[in-house]
Amino acid sequence: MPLDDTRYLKGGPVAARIIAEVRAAAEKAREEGFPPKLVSITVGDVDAVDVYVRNQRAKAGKAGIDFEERRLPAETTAGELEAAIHGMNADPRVTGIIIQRPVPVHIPIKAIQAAIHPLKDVEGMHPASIGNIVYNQLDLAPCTAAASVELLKETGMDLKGLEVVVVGHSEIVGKPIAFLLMSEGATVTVCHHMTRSVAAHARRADALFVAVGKPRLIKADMVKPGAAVIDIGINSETLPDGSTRIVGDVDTDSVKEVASWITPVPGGVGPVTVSILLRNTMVALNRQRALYEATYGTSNRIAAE
Ligand SMILES: NC(=O)C1=CN([C@@H]2O[C@H](COP(=O)(O)OP(=O)(O)OC[C@H]3O[C@@H](n4cnc5c(N)ncnc54)[C@H](OP(=O)(O)O)[C@@H]3O)[C@@H](O)[C@H]2O)C=CC1
Ligand SMILES: Nc1nc(=O)c2c([nH]1)NC[C@@H]1CN(c3ccc(C(=O)N[C@@H](CCC(=O)O)C(=O)O)cc3)C=[N+]21
Repeated sequence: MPLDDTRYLKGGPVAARIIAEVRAAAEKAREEGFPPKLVSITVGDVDAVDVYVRNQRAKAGKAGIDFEERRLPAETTAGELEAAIHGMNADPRVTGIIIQRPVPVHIPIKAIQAAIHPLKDVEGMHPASIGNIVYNQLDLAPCTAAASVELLKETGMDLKGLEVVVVGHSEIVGKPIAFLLMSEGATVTVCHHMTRSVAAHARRADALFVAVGKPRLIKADMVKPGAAVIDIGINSETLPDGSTRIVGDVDTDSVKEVASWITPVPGGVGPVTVSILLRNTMVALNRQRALYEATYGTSNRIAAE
């Protein structure tokens, strides 16, 4: 099936729309003395992170957000990483900080996420930030989760009372998706590796979200006819000729014959995730700005310095 078939829920147009909005907001903030700047921190070398960071840099450029990449060696200690974060927390020029996951096993990711000041936490992963989505305050949510829900909304489906199944319950993807959807009025079932029959749950879903990290986990017989399928998986697969390609968690070729809507991989959730990260950077900027103005009584930081 050609990629222009309406059953493909493509991320490109949604991402472009969000980036255009971010660009307008970023230009205005810059003119008003608050230039937005996002800092990405990577510890060690991970292929999946390389793709993400490359796209962050490219799209930040399009959106008019300054982007700085800090690559730290794999042997960086937790103390050194925390010290680097504290420096950025205190630097008024840094708007947002993202720690690319995974980090090496000797670094406690939860403590590191908690080291980022909540006002600079552009992924919404600080324990104080993630609680907001439990309280239905949804303007800054973990990027992949927000991107996945944004794509479901593109179908025009009414989320109120919708039967939704989420496969995968990680802190960064599956759990926040479930909270965002509950806030929108959906009835949410969350499956994980101990779920007795993922297939039995998945077959009941009007919308199926999959974030596991296993190629072709979801086959056509696990999908309700007419459902929307949001494939969040990003897996690198090596073909017999030695080349590599990216595939999701859904067996797209068979599932597209059953589903009404399916997100392609690549070209689905990924590009929208990047655009939400940039949108979150502007949400963070506006919160810092409100604090700055309340504290110093001026609306132009650069002029005040
Ligand atoms: N598009 C994007 O922007 C992003 C994509 N990703 C991709 O999404 C996927 C998931 O990422 P992430 O959430 O970080 O991964 P994790 O490995 O943290 O979580 C995977 C989840 O899947 C569950 N699981 C494992 N096996 C099964 C199974 N057989 N049936 C049902 N559930 C299972 C695990 O359950 P349990 O904990 O109980 O074992 C866990 O909750 C990956 O492919 C990743 O690359 C991730 C981030 C962003
Ligand atoms: N703290 C943290 N948050 C994350 O959200 C996070 C992370 N760490 N570590 C890595 C994973 C992976 N991830 C991707 C996001 C977008 C694309 C993306 O833009 N993909 C495009 C392009 C693919 C390509 O260029 O080949 C696509 O799917 O079409 C990829 C991967 C976010 N992750």
